[in-house]
Amino acid sequence: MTLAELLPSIGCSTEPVLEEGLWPDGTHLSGADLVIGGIPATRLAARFGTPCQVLDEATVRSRARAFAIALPEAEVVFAGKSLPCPEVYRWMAQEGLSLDVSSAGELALARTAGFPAKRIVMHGNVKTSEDLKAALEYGVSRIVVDSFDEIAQLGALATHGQEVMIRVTPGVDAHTHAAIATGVEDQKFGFSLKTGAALEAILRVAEQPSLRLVGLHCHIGSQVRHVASYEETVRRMVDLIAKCGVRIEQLDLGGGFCAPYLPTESTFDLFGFAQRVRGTLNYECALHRVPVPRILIEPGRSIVANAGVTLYRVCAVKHGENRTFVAVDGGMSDNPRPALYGAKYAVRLIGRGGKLQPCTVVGRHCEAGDVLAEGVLPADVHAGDVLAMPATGAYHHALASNYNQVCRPPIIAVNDGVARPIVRRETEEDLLRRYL
Ligand SMILES: Cc1ncc(COP(=O)(O)O)c(C=O)c1O
Ligand SMILES: N[C@@H](CCCC[NH3+])C(=O)O
Repeated sequence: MTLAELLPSIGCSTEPVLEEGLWPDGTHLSGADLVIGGIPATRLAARFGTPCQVLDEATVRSRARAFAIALPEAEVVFAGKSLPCPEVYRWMAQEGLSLDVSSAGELALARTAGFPAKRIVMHGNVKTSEDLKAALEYGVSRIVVDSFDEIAQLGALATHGQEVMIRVTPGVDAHTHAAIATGVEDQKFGFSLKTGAALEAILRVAEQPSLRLVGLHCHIGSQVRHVASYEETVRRMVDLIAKCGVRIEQLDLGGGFCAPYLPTESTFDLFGFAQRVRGTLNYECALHRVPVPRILIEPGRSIVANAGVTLYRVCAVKHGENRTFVAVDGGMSDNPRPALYGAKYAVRLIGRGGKLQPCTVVGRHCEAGDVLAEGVLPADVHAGDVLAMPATGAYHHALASNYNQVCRPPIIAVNDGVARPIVRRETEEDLLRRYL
């Protein structure tokens, strides 16, 4: 296969143009440099070091706003796990979004951000008593219960009228990676519709005088591409609402809206989603003669993924039997997604051009599976070059580890020509602090 044939097949362009949809809004080329948030990426790498995650504030805000505009009748709840960071939570609060947290730790970040408790939802298939106590103490508005054990435990801990939702497993296949498909039967999340556990949970909550059932919740998975999966979910959830005979004020459809990682992938059809889900909900509620509940949605990835770009420095280049390996100063400790889900990323060299050749970008960790991307880079790529990888705003900082005792990168917010760290680079002192 010639290079010209190979490039389109791996989603790469031979043209010196930016791949559409992958980069933060307004990102453009200036010569061989990439300008993000009004600042050349080579300058960001020189000033803040590498690896470094750049986050474009305007892109985050505009994606958050797009949800509010598409679904003005809904409560839009940012999935805090996708980018746990007090400053990002503040942006969400300013944009009028609510926030979901799934642990006392995420709640602590929300408290630091001053996020209003009445706009916080807590969920998670395991909430320890510490998680529940922290939620009650801060007064989070709704807790999404996920097991019979939790209903009993929360019932005993809560004192008066704690609002709860019940997490339902609707049995919908969202056609996503198995590790992030959470709507199908026979798994750890939620109460199954099929087995009758969901109906039983509604009765159990009603038996707890300290709890008040306000809604049903579901989340069919992440990186979901098809609106039809949500429509089917709505049908099943409204059927449950009709069967349970209890007034359900809120219906939380979760998050999961896909984001593009490769030039061949498209963005989620948000306005199509709004129209079709609204239509299905109204139709099904009329059919079953139940009041239309208020919709909640919980986008995470679709708000932050394409606002993030990771900058790496090339440390070594090796020519294998069939491949050229370009080894960088990060890897699976800042991006475990390729190893976890076979996730694919685009990559480009910034600061200079050159004749392109296929390369395998690998990390610095002690695993052969620490591969970040298959891409095309100038044939003379060498140590010291800077690479930029788009679509790294969601579940990167969140999933980062200290594997090989590598310090985690900072997050640098950029906005209109101004750059400022909102998460600082981890240091060896940070690492050593935990050891006794
Ligand atoms: C309950 C719940 N809500 C929302 C989300 C956010 O999902 P995404 O980032 O795919 O929008 C998740 C993660 O998949 C989740 O578990
Ligand atoms: N960690 C997953 C998403 C999980 C969504 C949370 N329920 C990813 O990076 O794709």
